[in-house]
Amino acid sequence: MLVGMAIIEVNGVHKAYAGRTVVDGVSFAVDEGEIFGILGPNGAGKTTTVECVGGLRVPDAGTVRVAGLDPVADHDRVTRLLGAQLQESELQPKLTVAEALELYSAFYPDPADWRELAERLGLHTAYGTRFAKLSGGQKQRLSIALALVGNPRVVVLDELTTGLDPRARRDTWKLIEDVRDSGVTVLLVTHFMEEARQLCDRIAVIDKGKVVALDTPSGLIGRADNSTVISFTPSRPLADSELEQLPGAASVERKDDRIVISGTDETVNAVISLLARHSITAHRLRVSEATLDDAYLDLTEQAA
Ligand SMILES: Nc1ncnc2c1ncn2[C@@H]1O[C@H](COP(=O)(O)OP(=O)(O)OP(=O)(O)O)[C@@H](O)[C@H]1O
Repeated sequence: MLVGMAIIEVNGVHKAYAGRTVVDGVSFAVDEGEIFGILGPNGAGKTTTVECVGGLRVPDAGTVRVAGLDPVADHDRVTRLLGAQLQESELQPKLTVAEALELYSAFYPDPADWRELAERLGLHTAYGTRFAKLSGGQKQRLSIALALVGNPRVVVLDELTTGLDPRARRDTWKLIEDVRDSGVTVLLVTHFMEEARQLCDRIAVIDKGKVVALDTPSGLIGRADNSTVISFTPSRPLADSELEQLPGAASVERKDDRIVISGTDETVNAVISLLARHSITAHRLRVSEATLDDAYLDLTEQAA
């Protein structure tokens, strides 16, 4: 293992509420400069995990380090280098956008220029608007701005684009990529498969308090049992039995005159040589990759 690369280290973290375990031995390490995603079903323990990273919760067991510091014992120092998105309820309804940005930037020794940040986030037209009067998208963007205003080295974003329309979601993704490109490490909790695929360098899939997979988006897709789908219409009949024996073939289905095989890359090659051996032509041959959705369902089902 490369020492000194990880800016966030979570090691064997456990957390129970009223005797019920919600985080059950979670470990992962986030490298400096990456966008690291935490993906999982409702109630999987994602928020609790990132709250332990931010020092908002104390693990019952295990350790958390952010830039080598303990978020609980070194709370002040961690707060200065870690920006976290606020929950909506944490802002005063009467505070205006400009007041909130100015107030929060005053908490930090070396804050970002909040006007520049607000402009990048499209908030400059709402400086005088009170928090309570902001639209859902504006509130979301303000919470991102407040997470970034202290010039953090690490930013924790939980359900970043929930409630945003598709356009605002894409704009936010672009912003997060810019943030990462400026050298900030991003820890991102998300429900959206597309968001995870687009943004994350690596993803930890958490289910029932445990990490069930940790990989790049394409690594997760490739790991699913039936990551490749091959379909074609054969020029002459082919027996299912022959197809089912192919290496990696997980299932063979017929849809009218088409054959649909789920398998792996190896299955694709085997199908092609089988067809060649029998001098069968494949009409409209299609090979498609499973999606992150498929991989995710596969992984969380395996865990269950
Ligand atoms: N303060 C608390 N007291 C008691 N139970 C809690 C508390 N906070 C969270 N829980 C419970 O712990 C479990 C894990 O919650 P957590 O918010 O960490 O999951 P999550 O993966 O972020 O879920 P979601 O995607 O729904 O936000 C849930 O069943 C939740 O109801």
